[in-house]
Amino acid sequence: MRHPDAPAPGEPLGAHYDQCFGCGHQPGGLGLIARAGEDVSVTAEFTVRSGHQGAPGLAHGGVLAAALDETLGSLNWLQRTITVTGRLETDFVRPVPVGTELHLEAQVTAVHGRKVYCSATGRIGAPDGPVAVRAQALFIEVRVDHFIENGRAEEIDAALTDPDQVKVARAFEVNP
Ligand SMILES: CCCCCCCCCC(=O)SCCNC(=O)CCNC(=O)[C@H](O)C(C)(C)COP(=O)(O)OP(=O)(O)OC[C@H]1O[C@@H](n2cnc3c(N)ncnc32)[C@H](O)[C@@H]1OP(=O)(O)O
Repeated sequence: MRHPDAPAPGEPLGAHYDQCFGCGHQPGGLGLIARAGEDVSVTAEFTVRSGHQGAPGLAHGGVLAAALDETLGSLNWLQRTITVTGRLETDFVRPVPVGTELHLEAQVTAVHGRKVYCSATGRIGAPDGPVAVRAQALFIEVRVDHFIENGRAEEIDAALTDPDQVKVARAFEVNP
């Protein structure tokens, strides 16, 4: 269900973590930019760069799966809960050349307890371009402790003392 404090449709979601491969500011990352959509949905874009290749001039499938995963993970902002990927099933429909702007959209399809079922699509060149990738996923709700208990101490300590990161964590923890 869409949280009453969810960002308005069209609002950029920003990075949930500056060092995230998907949405952060990593030199080799995706640099994916996501926006809130209607109901519990998001849209996102990323441009396939030469560092994302698997075959000459084509995106690596794992990179495309990462883009789908990140877009699906962005649905957290709409629900104001923290969920992590439990299962991600991907269909690769068309090869994606380097230089392509991939347009993604994702939505929650059902929620059952801690389980959030969702799906995503990535299209070439435009929001209504040819479908290149699709995913069906199951995300599982966790507490912020999931990261504190499992992450490497050096990054966890840095995140806990970063006011921007603490703000993000608080936004997700307040979930009446
Ligand atoms: C601040 C915002 C952060 C946003 C992050 C978004 C980033 C992009 C998304 C990611 O890439 S997250 C990183 C990749 N994912 C992980 O690292 C998760 C690793 N896995 C785990 O930590 C645990 O397996 C997990 C937390 C997912 C589940 O463990 P739990 O012990 O909490 O739950 P449990 O095993 O009891 O399962 C709860 C329910 O989910 C079901 N389930 C769990 N994993 C499943 C699976 N893989 N397939 C199907 N069902 C699954 C399980 O059967 C059960 O169903 P029932 O409630 O009906 O019994």
